[in-house]
Amino acid sequence: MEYPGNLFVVAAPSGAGKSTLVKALLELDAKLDVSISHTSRQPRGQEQHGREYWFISADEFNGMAARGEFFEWAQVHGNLYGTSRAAIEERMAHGDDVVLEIDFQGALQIKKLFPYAVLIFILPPSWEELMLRLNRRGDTAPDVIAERMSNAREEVAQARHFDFVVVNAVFETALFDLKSIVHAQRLKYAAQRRNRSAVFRALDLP
Ligand SMILES: Nc1nc2c(ncn2[C@@H]2O[C@H](COP(=O)(O)OP(=O)(O)O)[C@@H](O)[C@H]2O)c(=O)[nH]1
Ligand SMILES: Nc1ncnc2c1ncn2[C@@H]1O[C@H](COP(=O)(O)OP(=O)(O)O)[C@@H](O)[C@H]1O
Repeated sequence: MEYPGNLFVVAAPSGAGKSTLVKALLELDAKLDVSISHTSRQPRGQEQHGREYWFISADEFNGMAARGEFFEWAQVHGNLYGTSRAAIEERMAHGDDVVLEIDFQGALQIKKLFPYAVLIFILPPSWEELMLRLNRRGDTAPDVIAERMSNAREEVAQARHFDFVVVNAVFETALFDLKSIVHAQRLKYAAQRRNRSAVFRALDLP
């Protein structure tokens, strides 16, 4: 499938800082929009239905999956998560750039459907720091943290299938790296189309 916009996929082990980085990236980049996934997990902390996720029951989720309403879906840490066609199809058809914050299984499914998607893996600087961040976030129970830390080993091993790896040690540096990847992809895409006005738009030139 091919749409005129760019598609960025960001994955990371839980607690690496993916949501915080993507939120900061969106604030800096008016041309980028994040996809809101559906999940069967319960809302956490300050999360709101329709803002962080569409929170639905496992039955509703399975119904949507059976009707083919997802581009991709996966079971992660015991819950179901998926990117609905409705969430991104219209925006991509308009040529807008979209970022998906999903796990590695979903990222690999998206790459099969959209080979031009740019896959970015966020790494924590160390296992110790990952554990500290999960604890510091303060909204995740100890048994859930333990499960996420044990799944993190398998997830990090998948980084080799991604186009880019960003280490989130110093936040501002990681954010700059992400911005650079988005910027470079826009220039590459514009150059491929040999489209002068697209190159100027990517450079933010008048
Ligand atoms: N495949 C897939 N994974 C998703 C989707 N939405 C979120 N995830 C992933 O599910 C995992 C758990 O997310 P979440 O429950 O928000 O916990 P967090 O990673 O600790 O913030 C993360 O790896 C997310 O990237 C989706 O639509 N599809
Ligand atoms: N570079 C960083 N240095 C220190 N703390 C960070 C950094 N990046 C993110 N954090 C913090 O780590 C915690 C986990 O970040 P979050 O974005 O929720 O992770 P994820 O979405 O990958 O599960 C949050 O409390 C966040 O503020």
